[in-house]
Parts: sequence; C-alpha cells; structure tokens
Amino acid sequence: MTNDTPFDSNVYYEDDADTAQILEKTVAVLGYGSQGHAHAQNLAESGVDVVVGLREDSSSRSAAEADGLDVETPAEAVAQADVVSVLVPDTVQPDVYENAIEPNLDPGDTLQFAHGFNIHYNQIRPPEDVDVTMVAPKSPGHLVRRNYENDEGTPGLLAVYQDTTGTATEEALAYAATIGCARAGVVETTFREETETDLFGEQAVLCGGVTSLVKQAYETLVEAGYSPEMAYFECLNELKLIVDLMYEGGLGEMWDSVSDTAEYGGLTQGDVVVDEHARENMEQVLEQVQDGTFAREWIAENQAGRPSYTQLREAERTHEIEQVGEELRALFAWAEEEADEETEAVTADD
Ligand SMILES: NC(=O)C1=CN([C@@H]2O[C@H](COP(=O)(O)OP(=O)(O)OC[C@H]3O[C@@H](n4cnc5c(N)ncnc54)[C@H](OP(=O)(O)O)[C@@H]3O)[C@@H](O)[C@H]2O)C=CC1
Ligand SMILES: CC[C@](O)(C(C)=O)C(=O)O
Ligand SMILES: [Mg+2]
Ligand SMILES: [Mg+2]
Repeated sequence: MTNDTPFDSNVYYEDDADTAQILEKTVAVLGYGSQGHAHAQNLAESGVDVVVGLREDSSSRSAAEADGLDVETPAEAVAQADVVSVLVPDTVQPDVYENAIEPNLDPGDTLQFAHGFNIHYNQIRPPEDVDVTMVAPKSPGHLVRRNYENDEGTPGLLAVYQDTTGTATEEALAYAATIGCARAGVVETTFREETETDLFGEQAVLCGGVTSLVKQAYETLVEAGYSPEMAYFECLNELKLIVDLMYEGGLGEMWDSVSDTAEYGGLTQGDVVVDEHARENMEQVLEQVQDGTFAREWIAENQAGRPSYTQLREAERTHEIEQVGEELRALFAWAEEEADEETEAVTADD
C-alpha cells in the first residue's frame, strides 16, 4: 500500500495485490453491458474463473458466448460463484438482487458493486454473513476493456461496506488488479463518498454541466446569426482538444498552450458565464444527492415507466447540434477513421 502522498486516502497498485485472493474463486458477472463485458473479459484473461449471469432471452447472451465465456441465468451464476459482481443497471439491481442473488448467496460470499447507489440508498440490504465491496473504475466500461487490451490501466476506487470474512479489502484489491485498475492506481474510499461524488460529478460536470454549456453556447451563436458549423466547431469539437490538454497536464498545460488572448478572455469571462448562481445551483444539486432527493426521484421515475427520461432523451437526440455534428463529422477524414476504429473496438468488445 502506498500513501507517501499529500492525500488522506490509501492508493494501491499491482504490487500490493495478492491475486490468489480472486484466482482461487469463481466470479459471477451479472450483466454484459458497458462494465460487465469489460470486467468479465479482463477477469477471464487474467486467469479468473468467470461465469456471466444473463436472462434466458438476453440480447447480450450471444456476445458473451462469442467472447468464449460461460453464460448461465443470473440465479445459476450466483449459485456457482464465491463473488457476485453486480453489473446490471442500477435501476434493476434491487429486483435482480431479490429474485436471483439473495436466494443463492452462501455465507462468506462477496457482493461486489461498481457503484454504491443501491447500498448507500438502502435499496439492497445484504445479509450480515457476506462481504460487500466495491471496485468502481473511473471510466466508461469500453475504455476499461480497451486499456486492459493495450496493457494500460484504468484508475479505480475501492470500498468495503461489510467485511465478515476479514479479507474483503484484499479480495477487492485482487479483483481491481485482475480487471486492470491496479495498473493505474486504486484509491480507497467509502460507499457514501463514491456514490455522492459520482452522482454529483456526472450531473454537475461530466454529463449534465458540459452538455448544457455546449448546447447553450451553440444556441447563443446560432441565434446571433453565426453559421451552425462554426458554432459546432467552437463549442463542441474543440472541447475535446482542450480537455485532452487538461487531462495530460492540468489546467496549467491548457493555459500554456492557448494564446494569451484566449487565456485573458477565459480568465475574465469564465466566471461571468459560470457565476455565483451556477455555484449555488451546484450546491443544490449536491444537497439533493446527499439528502436522497435525487435517488427518490430517479427510483419513482423508473417505477412510473420513465416518462420524463424518455422525453428528455428524445429532446436531446433531436437537438440541432446533433444533426449538424453528424453531417460535419462525416466531412472530415480523421473523424471517419476514428469512428471506424471506435466501432471496431466496441464491436469486438461487445
Ligand atoms: N457505464 C459505465 O461505464 C459505468 C457504470 N458503473 C456502474 O456499473 C453498473 C453497471 O452499469 P452499466 O455497465 O452502465 O450497465 P448496462 O446498462 O450497460 O448493463 C446492461 C446489461 O445488463 C443486463 N440487464 C439489464 N436488465 C437486466 C435484468 N433485469 N436482469 C439481468 N440482466 C439485465 C443487460 O442484458 P439484457 O440484454 O438482458 O438487457 C446487459 O447485459 C452500475 O452500477 C453503474 O452505475 C460504474 C462506472 C461506470
Ligand atoms: C460519468 C458517468 C459514469 O459515472 C461513469 C462512466 O463513470 C456512469 O455512471 O456511467
Ligand atoms: Mg462515474
Ligand atoms: Mg455514475
């Protein structure tokens, strides 16, 4: 374990992991979607005995079987396993838990998650005689798979909610190593911290904040009479290049790389756009994550058949920027090559 850093959290790497803690066990991976296909294939290629749990009529069955994996129903997979990795969507986990997992769990088994939503908000209440752990890659699943194939790592989080065996941390670390996360680094946290920061991050910045910023800036330019293609390039396309610089070397590398004009304009106008009201709104978003308001809303939305979600998705899909982007990306050879590579990687992975 390494903690010669200025941070409070422990950070683990491959050398800290005793992979025997997982190589000696059978892992049931429930779900073969974004995270499921990556965990199942990475575990299997690392030498772990893996069984994938999918419904009889699951659209993912053929992909998992084509990838050479043993596929059973979720109930049968859990019955065979020592570690149950719950990688079906958060919204169906309570149902899958009740019907397939709980009746087939043995004392000393492990319930393993990639996100803490259902444990933290008490939608799943495991028995006291099993370990409950989390290994949460900080990345979309397809990159977890791609990085593993390229001998690279994906940073991840590790948390233990319940440790009845006394070896929960060691086993979770071995799991993190065999899916490739410990190659990059695994940060120890809690279910509460992972759940609340993950939800806040995806709502305020990664998925919500960024898309709203892009759409509103695009609309501002187009409504002022500028061409949609200029608006697309300025407000969406170039964002990737700017974020790549921040990813590589922090805000500093980005500021160093742009012109002084951009730096001065950015430093003076950034806080005008994302002002103290945006900050207050962020605090409200965080509060609703912390006090369970968002979780209750999302659970109720699913129970009602997702009426708002369906409408919001449709509005996003039909926004003008999507049409403009599709047409523009098709004009550029580099985009076509990248899209082809991407499709090949995803098709190969799925
Ligand atoms: N997406 C990501 O990159 C990240 C996800 N996570 C977490 O990982 C977990 C999994 O998320 P994600 O990978 O996005 O999930 P997906 O939506 O990609 O999962 C789809 C898979 O789940 C199966 N599935 C759906 N419903 C059921 C059901 N009722 N019974 C059995 N199988 C079912 C689907 O099979 P079928 O064909 O039968 O529908 C499919 O194989 C979540 O906890 C999420 O928060 C964490 C970090 C990042
Ligand atoms: C950013 C979205 C995410 O939290 C992720 C890929 O980490 C998710 O829930 O998919
Ligand atoms: Mg996340
Ligand atoms: Mg998330």
